[in-house]
Amino acid sequence: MRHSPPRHPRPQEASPSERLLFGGPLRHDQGWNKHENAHLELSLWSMALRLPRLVGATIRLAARADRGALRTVAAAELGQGVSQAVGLIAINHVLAAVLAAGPTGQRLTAALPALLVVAVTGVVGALATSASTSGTGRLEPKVERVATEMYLERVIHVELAAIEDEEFHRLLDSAQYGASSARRMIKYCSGVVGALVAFVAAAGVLTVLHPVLLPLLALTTVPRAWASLRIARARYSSFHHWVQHARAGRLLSGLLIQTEPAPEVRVHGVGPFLLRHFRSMSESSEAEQTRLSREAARVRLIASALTGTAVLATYAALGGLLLTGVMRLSVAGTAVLATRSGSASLASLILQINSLYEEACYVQDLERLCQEAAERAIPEGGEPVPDNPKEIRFEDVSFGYPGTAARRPALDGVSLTIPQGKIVALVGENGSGKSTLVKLLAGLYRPDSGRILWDGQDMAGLDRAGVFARFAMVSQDFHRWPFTCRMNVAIGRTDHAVSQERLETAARYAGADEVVEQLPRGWDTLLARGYEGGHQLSGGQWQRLGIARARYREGRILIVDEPTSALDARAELQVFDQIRRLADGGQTVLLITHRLASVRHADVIHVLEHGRLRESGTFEELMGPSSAGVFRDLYELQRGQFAEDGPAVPGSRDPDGVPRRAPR
Ligand SMILES: Nc1ncnc2c1ncn2[C@@H]1O[C@H](COP(=O)(O)OP(=O)(O)OP(=O)(O)O)[C@@H](O)[C@H]1O
Repeated sequence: MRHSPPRHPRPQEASPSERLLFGGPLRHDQGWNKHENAHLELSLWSMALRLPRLVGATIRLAARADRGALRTVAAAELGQGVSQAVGLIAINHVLAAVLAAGPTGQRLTAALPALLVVAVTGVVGALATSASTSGTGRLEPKVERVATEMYLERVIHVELAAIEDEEFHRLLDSAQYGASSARRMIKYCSGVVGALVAFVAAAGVLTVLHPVLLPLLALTTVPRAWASLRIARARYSSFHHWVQHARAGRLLSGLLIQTEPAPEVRVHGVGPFLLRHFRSMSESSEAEQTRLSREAARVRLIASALTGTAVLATYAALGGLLLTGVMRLSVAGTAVLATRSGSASLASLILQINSLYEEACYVQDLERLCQEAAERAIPEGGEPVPDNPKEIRFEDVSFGYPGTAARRPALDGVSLTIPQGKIVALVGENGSGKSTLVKLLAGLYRPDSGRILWDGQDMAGLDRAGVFARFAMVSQDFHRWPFTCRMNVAIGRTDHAVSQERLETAARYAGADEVVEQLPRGWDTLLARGYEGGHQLSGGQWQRLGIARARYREGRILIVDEPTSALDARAELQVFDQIRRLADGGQTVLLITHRLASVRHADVIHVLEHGRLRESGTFEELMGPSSAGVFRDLYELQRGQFAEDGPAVPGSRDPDGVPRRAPR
């Protein structure tokens, strides 16, 4: 594969890397714009309206995280601002005393008390600064943790369909950023308090000196405020536009260092290829960064020119007041000081508010995510779930995955029964809808139409947590947790303390006891490569642990999706034997497998094709001449792979109904 990416793709187009690896541009803003016209929310007015609420939310978050630290920070910031204000007023007195008429010694003596106040406010200010630094340091990480927990708590309860939804993921991306923004908001909030008090003090002094000075001071900061806001809005907008692209870039760099793709990265030479595309994707982001910083530089230059003009106007006004004798020289000195101090604190205030505003945009995303997660949460409560239902019935159930339903539903008008304490096999070709059916059965998705009835009760009204509790599941893609061997099995039931006895039983059941024996630290072996003492298992060994996990859970209904695909022949026999015994013990087993010989002992076999139920019956019934022949054809095809006379030709039979075989 030699697709060398261009060096400087235009930022608004899909780069060749995006097109080749991801099928199109990863930079859409329609998604998040759909959420309440997010661009409009960026207007100064709407943000000004929202800012107090978001600041309030952050302060509540901080109070939840550490009330004591919050009090310390608030008191320290207030102390710092007040000491600055008092200091400024004291300096005014010092200047007035020093510039007054009379002998120098007398003037200095008169200035002494005010000088003392300046010194004391300096010390108080320094102490308050250090208290604020230590309090903020204590508070910030806690706020981030509480904010992170807040969204994680909600996300773990959303429907599976939400987790698979691309829009929800995009929101999740920016909301994750929101947790660290909440942390930074604490710093900016405390900065705003300090700067605000200092500004009020300077403004008060200026107003007393001459009323025209305050509007002039405000004029000097308007261009800076405009520039900061404009830059922040551009940055936030760009962040959303590029958020998926950034995730994809991280994905590429992650693939180069993870253990799973490592063999292919080397043998297939994927490494240099991915690295090239990583570079190309990064260059696209860098181009966007360059564009943003150029725009920021331009806006700042305009702002500086306007500020300079406003400062000139202020000093010209001061000069005018002096020349016309409206203001005395000593007062003009204080005015210069107060203007400088006021303009500095106003600049700092604007900077802090601007940073607050920028971070608040992400905290707002965090709030939006929490709201969306609450709307898409698995409903709580409902009718109690039958403990051991006599039968579960699918009644004309159809379901299509979001975004694909228009093309063809994954399940189309399926009606079938799962009787209690029986082995029910689901068979059919790849993509026929078997896994989808069990996910609907377990309550992971909800039917688009039709009903799933538990002893006649519609599952839609049942308590979903109760439904989940009835199932144990070992799916095709069961998760390989990067924890110890013990936890990989015991994670099947986390609401109880780990029981060693139950672990041993589950391991024996799945043939995982042999796996555990061979591990260097037995049950305590860490099953994660790349960590100290980490160990890797073979596919079949993992599968045994997966089956042991489902057994450890002891759900009333066991779903096993391709349980033996990675097992050797002996282990496969053992697992099917155990599954049979489970059903003898009253547990309902739902078995999905492509090994058709192993469904011989199932009580009922349902055959799916393109999302539709084609036939149902026992093995003998489905193999008999009166069946539709879908299962029989599949079975003969598979058996023929081992037979001497070659595989059966699907759909082709001789006049006696015996499948014809392809010549070897
Ligand atoms: N999460 C998903 N999002 C969108 N489409 C999906 C999703 N999972 C499955 N599908 C689609 O639904 C259809 C049925 O898939 P399903 O996994 O149920 O088939 P299956 O019979 O279990 O296949 P296999 O034997 O290969 O495991 C397929 O066309 C598949 O592409």
